[in-house]
Amino acid sequence: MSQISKSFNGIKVLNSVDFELRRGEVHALMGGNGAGKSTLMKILTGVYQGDEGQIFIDGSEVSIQQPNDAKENGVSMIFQEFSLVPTLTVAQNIFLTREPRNNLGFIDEKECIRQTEQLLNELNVNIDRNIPVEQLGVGYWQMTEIAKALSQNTKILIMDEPTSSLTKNETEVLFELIDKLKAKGISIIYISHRMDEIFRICDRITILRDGKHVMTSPCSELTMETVIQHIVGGNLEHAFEWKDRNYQRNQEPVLQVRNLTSGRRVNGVSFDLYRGEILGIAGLMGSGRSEMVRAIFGIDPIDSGEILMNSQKLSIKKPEDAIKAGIALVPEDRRMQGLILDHSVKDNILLPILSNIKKGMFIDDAKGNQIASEFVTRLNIKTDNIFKTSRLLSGGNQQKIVLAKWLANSPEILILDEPTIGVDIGAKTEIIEIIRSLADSGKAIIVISSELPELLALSDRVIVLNEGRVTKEMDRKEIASEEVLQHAIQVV
Ligand SMILES: Nc1ncnc2c1ncn2[C@@H]1O[C@H](COP(=O)(O)OP(=O)(O)OP(=O)(O)O)[C@@H](O)[C@H]1O
Repeated sequence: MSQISKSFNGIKVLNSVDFELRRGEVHALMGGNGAGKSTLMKILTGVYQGDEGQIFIDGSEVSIQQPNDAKENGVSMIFQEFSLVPTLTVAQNIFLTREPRNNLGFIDEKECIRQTEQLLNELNVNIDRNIPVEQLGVGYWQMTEIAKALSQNTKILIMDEPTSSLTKNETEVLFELIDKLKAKGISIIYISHRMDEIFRICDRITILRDGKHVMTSPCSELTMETVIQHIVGGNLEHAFEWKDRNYQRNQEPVLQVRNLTSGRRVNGVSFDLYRGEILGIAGLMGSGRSEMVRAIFGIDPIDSGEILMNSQKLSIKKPEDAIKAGIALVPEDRRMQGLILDHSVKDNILLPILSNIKKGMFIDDAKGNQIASEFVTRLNIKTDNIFKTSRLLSGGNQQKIVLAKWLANSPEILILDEPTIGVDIGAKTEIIEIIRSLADSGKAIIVISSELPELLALSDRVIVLNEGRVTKEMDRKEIASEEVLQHAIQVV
């Protein structure tokens, strides 16, 4: 891609960007939230057209005006939100709308299954091809998407944060699959904010910042520090550094969870949470972490056990009950749940705190603007102004708005499920700082995170969940390294 520029409403989001991809390489496309990564990829996949610039594939200039042109040129993208039909089988999904037909024009199911077998065997992937994909884990959904892309003669495969909903094992399987794709000569553009993954599987890195190409280099010639410096455009101070916080754990706990059981995944969880404390919840995917907080917040029904707040028993039957009691949950799938996309950045941030910024009967607009602007600055939300429609912001910036909204509200107990998924490295450290300062002001905070460095940077205490039970509790001071926590998570 050569000298690609793109503006929206007169604002340049890509400025003469060059991007080069070699055959059979895995090329990381990195940059802060709103740097222009998705826009560049949307131009390559025909969703948008660039205002300026050229695209060459195998040395010849191509015209990609619409998604079909990209497909014809062998370009496919695997989205974070998978596009499979849950009730169809793997084979049916792979050939959906392109089913092989027999002489009479009917769908040739056998041929469809034969070609699927061949594809999956080539990839050395073991999936049950005959059951609906909804019965398969997320990792298999992704494999199906990849197989689907390959069935369309893909030469260039774009993966956008492909591991964000995968377990550790599924991630390993994906990485093996990526190796096989490379060996077949397929080129991969890999978008991720997870530094360790990039260094593990990528050959080269290209970094964009504010719509400009900053650098392209082989991974082997870069350190994580240099990459971070290029992404944020300077030094990042105190990245992921844990500081011992002073808080009193000798008083009554603010929250007591006793033998909580809910659905199949939560089997008798007990723990206490103290005012001013940040409690980290660790555990593998499927350990019941998210389900536990969903039950506390009244999304899933509680089968047995009890929850006490300030020593009073709570009856939580729906989220409103939890909110009334002073509990807030920022869910993991907040992109779907947390944002009114057609409202402005400002409206979204202020929604939960409107009653706090009233002046007589009216909303104090100046104060509202000030609070919204403050969060936009603190979390470095990339937007032209606070009045911009949230839909038009990049994915990571939308995530930041949802976080800002709950951080501004600051309830007595704040539960954050994977607070920094999809958020860039600069904002991650800022979010950690904000969570810490909320705890310093006396709030009690529960954080679920699969990213252990983040969990360790935040937590005063960590509990490990396994099969819906607490299997270990550790003071942060006792956790000497990431490996110690990793070990605790994996040992039953
Ligand atoms: N349709 C649009 N209208 C107006 N502005 C847009 C539109 N699409 C993207 N933008 C703006 O372009 C900039 C780049 O967004 P883009 O989605 O490419 O970022 P990104 O690097 O993929 O970020 P993230 O890591 O958060 O996914 C953002 O400031 C965004 O608000």
